Formats: sequence, C-alpha cells, structure tokens
Amino acid sequence: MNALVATNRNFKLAARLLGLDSKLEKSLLIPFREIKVECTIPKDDGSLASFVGFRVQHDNARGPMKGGIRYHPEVDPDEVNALAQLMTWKTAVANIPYGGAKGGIGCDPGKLSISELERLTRVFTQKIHDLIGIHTDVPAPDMGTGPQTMAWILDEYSKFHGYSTAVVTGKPIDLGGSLGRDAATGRGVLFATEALLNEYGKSISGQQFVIQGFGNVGSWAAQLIHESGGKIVAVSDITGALKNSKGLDIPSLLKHVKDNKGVKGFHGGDPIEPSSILVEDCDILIPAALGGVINKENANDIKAKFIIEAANHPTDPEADEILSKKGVVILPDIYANSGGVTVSYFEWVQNIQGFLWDEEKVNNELRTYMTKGFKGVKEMCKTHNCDLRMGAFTLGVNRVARATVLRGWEA
Ligand SMILES: NC(=O)C1=CN([C@@H]2O[C@H](COP(=O)(O)OP(=O)(O)OC[C@H]3O[C@@H](n4cnc5c(N)ncnc54)[C@H](OP(=O)(O)O)[C@@H]3O)[C@@H](O)[C@H]2O)C=CC1
Ligand SMILES: O=C(O)CCC(=O)C(=O)O
Repeated sequence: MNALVATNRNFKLAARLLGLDSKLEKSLLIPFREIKVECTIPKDDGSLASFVGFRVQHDNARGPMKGGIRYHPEVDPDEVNALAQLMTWKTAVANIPYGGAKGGIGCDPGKLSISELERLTRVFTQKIHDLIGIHTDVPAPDMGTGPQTMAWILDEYSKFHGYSTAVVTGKPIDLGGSLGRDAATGRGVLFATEALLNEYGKSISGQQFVIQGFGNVGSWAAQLIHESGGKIVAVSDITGALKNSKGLDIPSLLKHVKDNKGVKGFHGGDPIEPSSILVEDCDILIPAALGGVINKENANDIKAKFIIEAANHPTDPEADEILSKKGVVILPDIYANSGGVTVSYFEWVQNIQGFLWDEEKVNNELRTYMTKGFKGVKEMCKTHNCDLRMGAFTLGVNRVARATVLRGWEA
C-alpha cells in the first residue's frame, strides 16, 4: 500500500477515536508546505547529473518543523509526505516542542563519490535555505545521510544566514553535535523494548531478536541489545542476510561491517535469503530499514511475538490487521524510533544554550522521555480501548489538535 494512503488511514482512525471535528481533521492532514527542487551537479567525469529533491513541511502548531533528510533511489513525493506527517505525530508523542517535516533526494548515495554527494547536498541547501531555519524547520539525518551531510548543510546555510549551528541536528560533535545522538535512535529502541517487555514480565536478556537493516539504527540497536543480554539470531542489510540460532557475535559483526561495508561474508553466521529475514524464528522482530516491508504477502508467516518498529512505517495497515488477529504486539514507529528526534531536540537546546551536556545526561534524559512516552501511549490505549499504534496516534494527534485550536485558525 502507498505510504501516504497507509499513514492517512491511521490518522483518520485516530481522528475518529478522538471524535475530532471534521474541519480540524481535514486541516491537520494538509501539509503546510511541499517543496520540490531540481538539483543539477557536475559529476566527477565532467558530465551533468540531475536529481529531484523534496522537503515537505507538514505542521508547525507545536513548534519548528523537524525531521530527517533521506538519500535513496526510491524517494518519492508521497513517501516524503507520509514521513513528514509521521514526524508531526512523533514529536507530539515524544512531547518535544516541534512540528513535523521530512526531506529526501532521489539518488543512490552508494553510487556517488564523496565530492558528488557534497555538491548535491550544497545545491539542495542553496535551493531550500530560505525555507529552513532554527525556528522554522530543522533537518537531521535519515537513511543514506549522516553527520557529514549535516555538516555540509550547516556550512552552505551559514553562507546565506551567518553561522547557525542549530539549523541542523545530528551534526559531527566538532560542529556542535550532541554526544549520544549517533546512538540515540537505537538506544531509544532499546528503552522502548524494555518498557514493552516489562508489561509482560519479561526483559531483554534471553529474548531472541531478528533485525532487518544494519545502518545507523539497526547496528546501534543490535549493539545495545547485545550488551543487555539479548540474543540476535539474524540480521540483514542491502548486501545480504545471515543467521546464527546460537546468537551472532555482534562486536565481531560490527567490525566486519566497518571493514567490508556490509554483513555479507561474515563467518560467524550462515547466509540466508534476504527476503526470509522477516519470517525467521524469533521472539522480537526489529525492522530497521525501509517502509512497507511487512505487508499482506508476508504477515501470516511472521513468527515473532513482538515487532518493534525502528524503521518508519514498516507495517502496512493490512498487515496490522493480520498480525493483530495472530496476537502479535506491534510497538509503532512514532513511539519506538522517537529516540533519534528526542536527542536531536537535546542537541538543538544545547546549541541554543551554548552549553554541552555530557553523554550520561543525554542518555538519562532520553530514558526519561521514552518512559513517559510509553506511559502516555498506554493511557490512550486504555481510554480508547485500542492497540498501541492507535494509542500512539491518538496521543500525538490529540496534542497537535489541542495546540492548533489554542492558536486559533481563523484566516
Ligand atoms: N537515523 C535516525 O536517527 C532515524 C532513522 N529512522 C528510520 O530508521 C530506518 C533506518 O534508518 P538509518 O539506520 O538511519 O539508515 P542507514 O542508511 O544508516 O541504514 C539503512 C540500513 O538499511 C539497509 N537496507 C537498505 N535497503 C535494504 C533492504 N532492501 N533490505 C535490508 N536492508 C536494507 C542498508 O543497507 P546498506 O547500508 O548496505 O545500504 C542499511 O544497513 C529508516 O526507516 C529511517 O527512516 C527513524 C528514526 C530516526
Ligand atoms: O532527528 C531528527 O530530527 C529526525 C529523525 C527522523 O527523521 C525520524 O525520526 O524519522
């Protein structure tokens, strides 16, 4: 199912549960601004290449719009729209003073050199610099981007507006990045999983995990779960997938991935079909790559009892229904992966204050926010007699709706 159709469907279900006024419901769905730009750069061989870039600013009722920038061949306007909307509900679930936005460039970052990526990022920034800013829209990393991308955006933006560290988050530490931001989404996934398992009288230790995606989020989640005693029995990335039912040696796998740019070829596990990763035997499945991967084609075959959505919108609504009938418990993206944007908020606050927190403070504050977020979601589940996804959606949508009404919306 198209990502935007799926996201709108979840939003509308939440709006019905909340009994939202139909005009308010309609206005919350319509994005504030959709930007599409053509980014043409000289390639290293002297030829010209053109890429389409997007930034969708969905809502700013609760504060500056916030969300990552993705570089991936499958980036399309509907997906960016859906991801921007999810950011609005996510920042509200996390209860941080932001709205939602998302950006992306349709490109394959693995096929561009470092200097081509730098040129592309600078051209994209030149085209959107007037529409982002510390108090309007604050980008961050997502799939295919990272601290270096943020450093180029910061530098290019600063040529137009003066040096402004807080205009992006997820920066390198040397440029005002926050300690703990790199690990934050994975650490948030750990805290969220702990909170959920606690409800069932279980802990991370002794549970068997499968993780799809071994980039920033997947690899940090793997490392932190491994350190907490969880057994990771299968992982995958774009290069392949592998399995070891006794548990993969995660520190050795991380070294292998650093040296070989992928999980393929790691001797501590047996290669498996990448398409089978989601249906491998385990207690807990963590999708940490693309959207829409859990759908009606594979939902019936999923063996996990719990799914922790580290990726954004990994589960189609049709799969939600199938999994719910099977008794699988899904911890939704807009809560489960909110650790990244929460520490982005801490980074922005530190930049504005001109004061650096130590890593312990960052991680402790993150735990507090994730714990409060879980309690908030559970309370909404109780109030509306709904599952965790609707608990999170009603929590987020209700906070944004209240802010919108308080600000007033007469033209
Ligand atoms: N970064 C963040 O702070 C946040 C990220 N997220 C979400 O988490 C997810 C992952 O993001 P992030 O870790 O930052 O991105 P990265 O680019 O760092 O990593 C993505 C990972 O997914 C792998 N991958 C890509 N396509 C496939 C595929 N078809 N099958 C299996 N693996 C695949 C990539 O492999 P390879 O590297 O080999 O290409 C890589 O291991 C996304 O959905 C993102 O929106 C959510 C909240 C915050
Ligand atoms: O850190 C941020 O601001 C946004 C991270 C993001 O894009 C996401 O949570 O999906």
